[in-house]
Amino acid sequence: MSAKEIVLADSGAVARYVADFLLAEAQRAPGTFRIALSGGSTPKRLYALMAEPAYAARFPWARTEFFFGDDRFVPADSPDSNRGMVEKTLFSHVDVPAANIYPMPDQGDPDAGARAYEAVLKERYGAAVLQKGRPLFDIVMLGLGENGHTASLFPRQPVLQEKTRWVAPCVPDDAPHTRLTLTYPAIASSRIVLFLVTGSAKAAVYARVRKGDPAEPASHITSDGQIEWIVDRDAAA
Ligand SMILES: O=C1O[C@H](COP(=O)(O)O)[C@@H](O)[C@H](O)[C@H]1O
Repeated sequence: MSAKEIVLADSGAVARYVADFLLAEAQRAPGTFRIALSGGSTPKRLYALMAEPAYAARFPWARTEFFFGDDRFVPADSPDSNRGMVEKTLFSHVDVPAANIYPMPDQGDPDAGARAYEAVLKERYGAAVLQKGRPLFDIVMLGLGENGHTASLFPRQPVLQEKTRWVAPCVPDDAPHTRLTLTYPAIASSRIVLFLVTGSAKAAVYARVRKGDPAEPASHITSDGQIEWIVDRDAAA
């Protein structure tokens, strides 16, 4: 599918652009605004910007629901937890109702946790939502790992073949921790997929994905709406 690309000076500019973009989209949304968050270094800068008082005062926290596109199956107080990172950099600084935050399960059996998160999404939005064409998410934020993973869709893993489940576990062979991740069909149920890619270490994989290299998991991301790549000059080089 076609995708828009915006190239900005550096990761700070990417974070600022996305902060403004999310604010405009959230303000424009007629009702509940639903975001699936990602982990990663550039999103961390973005969350810190969103926590700044001048920004936070304008954001409609009470009608925004925050989900996670992926997380490591570790407790929130682990330095590897995406949820823990977002809590520290964003949620603990703003007036978001706790009921609007939907962290991924992080204890017990990962497969059961994935099914439980899918059940939460189905309970919240209706099991038939994917078939009806109404997207689950207004925004799904994604990153791009140097090994081509996006969310926690890692190369060569069975989760890449998943066509029916919305959430599934993934055990990467080149990264620590079992993960839970939205699957391709759940990510596709979005109005906008926003990829944030920064740094020269990502340039090679970014070029492969933009050419549609089928070996890269990120090449297979689709959206019911649009895909936007927000990248810095180093990654785009
Ligand atoms: O493992 C992860 O990494 C990706 C990419 O992160 P980045 O720091 O290289 O941008 C991220 O999108 C994902 O949420 C996270 O779990």
